[in-house]
Amino acid sequence: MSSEPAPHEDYDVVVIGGGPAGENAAQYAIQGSDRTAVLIESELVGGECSYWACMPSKALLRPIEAADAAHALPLTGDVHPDLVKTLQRRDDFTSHLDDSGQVKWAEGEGIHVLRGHARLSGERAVTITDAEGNQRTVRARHAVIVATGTTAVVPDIPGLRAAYPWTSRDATNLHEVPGRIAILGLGVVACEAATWLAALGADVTMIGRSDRPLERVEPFASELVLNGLRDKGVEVVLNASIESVSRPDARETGVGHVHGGPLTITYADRRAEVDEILVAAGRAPGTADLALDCVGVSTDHGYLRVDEHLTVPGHPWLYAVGDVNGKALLTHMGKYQGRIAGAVIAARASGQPLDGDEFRDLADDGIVPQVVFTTPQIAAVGLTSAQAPDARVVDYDLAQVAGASLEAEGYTGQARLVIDGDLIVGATFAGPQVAELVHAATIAIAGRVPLARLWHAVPSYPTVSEVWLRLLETARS
Ligand SMILES: Cc1cc2nc3c(=O)[nH]c(=O)nc-3n(C[C@H](O)[C@H](O)[C@H](O)COP(=O)(O)OP(=O)(O)OC[C@H]3O[C@@H](n4cnc5c(N)ncnc54)[C@H](O)[C@@H]3O)c2cc1C
Ligand SMILES: NC(=O)c1ccc[n+]([C@@H]2O[C@H](COP(=O)([O-])OP(=O)(O)OC[C@H]3O[C@@H](n4cnc5c(N)ncnc54)[C@H](O)[C@@H]3O)[C@@H](O)[C@H]2O)c1
Repeated sequence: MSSEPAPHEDYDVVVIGGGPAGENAAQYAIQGSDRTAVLIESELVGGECSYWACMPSKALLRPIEAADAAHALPLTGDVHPDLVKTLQRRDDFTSHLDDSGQVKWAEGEGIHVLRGHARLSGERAVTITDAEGNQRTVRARHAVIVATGTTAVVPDIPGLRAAYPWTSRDATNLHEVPGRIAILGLGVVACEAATWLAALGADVTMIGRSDRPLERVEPFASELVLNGLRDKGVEVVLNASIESVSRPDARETGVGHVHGGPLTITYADRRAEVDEILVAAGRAPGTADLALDCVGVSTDHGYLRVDEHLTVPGHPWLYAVGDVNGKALLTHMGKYQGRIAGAVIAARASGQPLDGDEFRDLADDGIVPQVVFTTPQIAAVGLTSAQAPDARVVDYDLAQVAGASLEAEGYTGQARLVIDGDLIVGATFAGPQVAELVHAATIAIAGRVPLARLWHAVPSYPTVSEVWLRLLETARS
């Protein structure tokens, strides 16, 4: 560590964490003004999403989806994802783990980028330690924004950590396909990763303690995903936990490489040998190493809770956006929160009152959309029928929609609206290529559009969107 006295620098806005949420917050807090901002990043500007999460996973899944679509149509020739080209495509989408493009963007927006690990060192003060151990402290005139995201949880299972298991970073940045892989978990990461690993040739066994995959979505959607996984040859073991792991030859071979010799795992009174294990058991917030207690904020290493202005209660200069506040672990929601926090900071800095919806996080309260890129896709927004037990449920078989039947022979899918009075409060679509259907539902919920008015939103024929007409007809009957 350097023995030089730490230089102090002042900025209007100091952002810890250069993922999508931090980038957006910095941009919106200073744009159109002479305010200054610094973005402090310990790894790559762009965050988990750009290099290890959304972008690589979707780059891997798209060729698989396209091949599935081709197989469901009267085409000739053997269409299948090419492993080498698919991995090259993934690397192109992650810019080969080079963040110079994102740094250039930030600098173009007037955001200064500093490399290193940041932690609070007092009110409005952040101390950064760089890779060489040198420290410097920056001070914020208006706001410190925490946008440190999450990391993968590795549960405390005997032998698991010592086995150097794969986490989502290895699965998205794979350089070799394990022959046999066990996946711990049945959530979103597990289901998407199982989809690409199986399609790229791995023998996949998923083991999770819930009674269905994607336990937070509507049960019919879980069932379609379960069938899709099993159709692809994935073994799915429900209601089970991995009890122990043993890997005599565990080695740190690098991200995306098989981490040593075979493992023996025990679960549900069974014992199996696999070549790798992927842990997809949820995320832990990046608050453990921030020294938040030095300003009187206690998280017990949990999420950093915020109010509707994304401000930490009792600390009007401290904000938290993105995964780290635990509201919704999704890139688009973190970016939305970044936009709101940025607007709040800009208003407070110029003495404006916060009286307008642009300064409030409204969407996290029941208007969160998500697309899961499994086979089939699941696209949902708002409340599920379980979350709104008094609401009316309207279902429609997507295969009965002309536009959907044209998409693929044997199209299978379902749509559901959850309706409270004359308003939609939730929607779920499950089927091939349903991702783009969900935004119409998001608009209907956010805009509080009554069903009688939606009747005049006429979907084009023959598109999959015609399911909206069928759902409204069913709701009227
Ligand atoms: C495999 C996978 C696939 C996913 N796919 C999707 C998807 O398709 N769509 C979707 O919406 N979401 C997806 N997600 C979720 C998405 O990746 C996150 O919601 C998103 O990355 C959160 O953004 P963030 O800016 O809050 O945090 P992050 O992207 O995690 O960025 C936080 C940044 O802070 C930095 N940092 C942390 N601590 C410090 C510190 N003390 N000092 C300096 N820097 C620090 C980190 O290095 C990191 O760059 C996926 C997640 C995973 C794991
Ligand atoms: N397409 C997308 O939008 C997308 C894709 C990937 C990830 N994400 C986001 O990333 C977040 C993290 O995803 P995730 O899949 O890691 O978490 P998750 O919370 O969705 O799922 C975790 C799974 O692990 C299981 N589990 C946990 N501990 C276990 C144990 N000891 N034994 C057996 N099973 C255990 C849980 O029951 C659950 O099935 C999600 O909240 C999601 O929002 C989004």
